[in-house]
Amino acid sequence: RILPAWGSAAGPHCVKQRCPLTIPGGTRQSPINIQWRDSVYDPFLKPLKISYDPTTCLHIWNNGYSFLVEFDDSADRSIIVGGPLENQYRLKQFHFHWGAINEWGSEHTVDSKFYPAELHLVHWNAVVYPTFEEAVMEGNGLAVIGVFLKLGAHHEGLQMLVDALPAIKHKDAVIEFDVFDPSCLIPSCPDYWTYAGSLTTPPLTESVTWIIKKQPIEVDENQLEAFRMLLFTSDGEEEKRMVDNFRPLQPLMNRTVRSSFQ
Ligand SMILES: NS(=O)(=O)c1cc(F)ccc1F
Ligand SMILES: [Zn+2]
Repeated sequence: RILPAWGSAAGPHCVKQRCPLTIPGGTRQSPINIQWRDSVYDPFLKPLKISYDPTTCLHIWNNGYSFLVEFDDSADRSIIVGGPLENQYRLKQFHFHWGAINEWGSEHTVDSKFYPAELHLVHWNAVVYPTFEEAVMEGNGLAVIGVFLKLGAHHEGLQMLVDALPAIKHKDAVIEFDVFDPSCLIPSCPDYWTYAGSLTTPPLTESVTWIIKKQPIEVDENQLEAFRMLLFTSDGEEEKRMVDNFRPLQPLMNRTVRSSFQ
């Protein structure tokens, strides 16, 4: 399976390799700052319905940019529907973005405030498109749920992922991950913002309906530190800690962010 190359977001490694900071003619790039008072309440937005089957979990791996947990998306077993979406979308993977310190790390900001990390649950429109790779190229191809992580209490569900991280320290390391229900990482509050955007790493395609949860989840310092122990680099290469793997904010252009709440 060829996944769209993550490439790299702007970061220290950009010195060595070309990194597209913006794509020419991009009108709906991500991430963006969500200015709470400029978001528009849309009473027609439905509640988001999330039904994940924990046994569709396959493996957890370090792809040299983040760590991701991938799911069996060969059938409609882990799906989301409702919210701003016209079709149901299949869960393919989830991953995180984080900073070297707690002052920054998220990709989206709320009223220009960064969170220390952000979770992305990536889904694709298998009703309309035959493969994920094709959906990545289409305006309504993907739906990504964004969840902010803030420093606070220990997160039991996250700890299962954290315990697996030492085994995937290096780029391309992978371990089997049998059963995991990612809904334990999604806050109970139903409120979200939604807007039309893009992937935040290459190919940066403008194919994502973003659904950003208003309420963050709490994780503790040790759990954030565990993310920062991962490496961008492969075994045997000079070690580069995996931190600051977030893309810079992009212009809002002619977009409105809608809210599901007043
Ligand atoms: N950070 S992201 O959720 O926009 C994203 C998801 C993918 F599946 C591939 C590339 C991406 F950048
Ligand atoms: Zn992401």
